[in-house]
Amino acid sequence: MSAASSPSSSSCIPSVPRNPNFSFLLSRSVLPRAACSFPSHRNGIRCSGLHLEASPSSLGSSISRRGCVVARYAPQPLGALATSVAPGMPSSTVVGDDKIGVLLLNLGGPETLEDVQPFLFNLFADPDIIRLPRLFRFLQRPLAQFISVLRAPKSKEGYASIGGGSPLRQITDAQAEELRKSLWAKDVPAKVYVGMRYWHPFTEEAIEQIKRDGITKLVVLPLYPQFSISTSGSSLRLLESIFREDEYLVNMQHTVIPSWYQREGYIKAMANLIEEELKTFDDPEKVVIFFSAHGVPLAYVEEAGDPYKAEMEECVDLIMEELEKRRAINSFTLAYQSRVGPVEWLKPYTDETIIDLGKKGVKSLLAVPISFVSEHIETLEEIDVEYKELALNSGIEKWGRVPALGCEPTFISDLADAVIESLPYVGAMAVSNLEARQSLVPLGSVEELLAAYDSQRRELPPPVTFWEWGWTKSAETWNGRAAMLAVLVLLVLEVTTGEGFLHQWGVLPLFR
Ligand SMILES: C=CC1=C(C)c2cc3[nH]c(cc4nc(cc5[nH]c(cc1n2)c(C)c5CCC(=O)O)C(CCC(=O)O)=C4C)c(C)c3C=C
Ligand SMILES: [Fe+2]
Repeated sequence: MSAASSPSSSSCIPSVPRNPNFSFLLSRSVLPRAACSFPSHRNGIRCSGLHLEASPSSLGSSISRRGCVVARYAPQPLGALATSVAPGMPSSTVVGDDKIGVLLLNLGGPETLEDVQPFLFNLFADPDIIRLPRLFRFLQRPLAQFISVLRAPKSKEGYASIGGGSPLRQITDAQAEELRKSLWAKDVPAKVYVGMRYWHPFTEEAIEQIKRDGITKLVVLPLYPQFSISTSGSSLRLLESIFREDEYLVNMQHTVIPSWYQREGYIKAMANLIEEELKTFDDPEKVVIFFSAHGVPLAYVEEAGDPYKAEMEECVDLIMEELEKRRAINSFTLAYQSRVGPVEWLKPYTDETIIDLGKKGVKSLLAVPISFVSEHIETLEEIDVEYKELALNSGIEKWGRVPALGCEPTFISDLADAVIESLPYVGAMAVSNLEARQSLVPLGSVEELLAAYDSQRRELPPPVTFWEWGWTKSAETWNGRAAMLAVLVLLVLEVTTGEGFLHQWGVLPLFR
């Protein structure tokens, strides 16, 4: 069951009052980092090394095929709400009168072309997407308005080309229903809710439904296999702020499954889809498997400690190992797509890698979207249209694309298992003892984990810019930065004086 949509078509998420005392605790994302980072560029040569396959529900660390210790973690409770027990000691299993709920967290997408600008506003108003310097934080919403208005025409074109809106809500609702059925089939009578970060049904709407239904134990499951500050982190941070303000929720036990890319069922489901698609090629063994992940600005990983890149690389390794077991020994590569703005994002970039592979004489390429489990604009437009065209123009002769997981049965069943495995930990994982925390990576409350890697809330270069011009990358970067500074000054003047070009265009005031 997904949360009912709000009748309002308002352009921003319902505001959640914030307690300034919690600003530190609300900072940043939730996750443990891999204890070592992998080489950033994959050249398609199969890698070897130590590997200890992680059991899906294992706690603690394990050794990856590259011989690195990679953090493994158990589901986490949102800190403020958790009870303190000894590490690794689950509370009693969930029985009796408990009403179990599962909250699926996802990004959300505009359902019509009219939704595009307000959807973009919500996205850019998120401090986990654009982190402004402290001094300028009050400009977050005007800036979001400004960027969303400027970006909307380009985005609308994209959404128009895939049928006039994002399929994300429909697919996520279908996943929620299949997950519910799978849980019931496994004797766990749970209700499943959908809470989106930037569009309907908003997380706040899902929470209202959870309260109306009297849920007593909640499993929070972001639908992103790998953790990033900009996705699961942002959704969990919002959730934590909602929980803190609500008496009912403060007393509701819950746990969080922060990422699940290493789960056997997920890995097998991905391998199934790749295997199927390889069969459509004349010479399957000659196909280069091209994993394309959504990018994040490099600073998220290098400065804020986002575990996204390490998790992504580990995930690709696990999928390739599974394929190897099935005797598919293809070359593979991982690249990052969908960058926005002038700052550096995770490399290698998908477009540049496609061109390189073409130059190296690769003739068959199979694209695998890896960071998201539903079809969306970046699979249906960016991969299927733009990258396919680029590949064919770069000398690739045969192009294929693996579908997103959607409601693939192995995958859904594995999500249900993940939920069931997490139930004993509902409300049972807050550990304040540092030593204990180190033994089982990463026990501890959300705020402890947040503090562990992003306590200083470093300012990050904004990942988006308003426009780009110039002849070189560096010129574009500096033009972008200068433009941003200029616009910030203008915005400050506009907001303080109530006059200026945005008022003339009707962009401001924002809150009519
Ligand atoms: C794991 C997936 C994703 C990460 C990481 C991510 C980071 C990220 N995204 C933007 C900017 C935009 N994202 C947009 C759409 C969009 N993003 C994801 C996933 C991740 N984003 C999805 C699934 C979608 C599509 C939703 C849908 O409508 O189906 C958009 C809007 C589309 C566009 O105009 O291109 C923007 C903008 C940033 C800046 C960022 C990291 C900081
Ligand atoms: Fe995105």
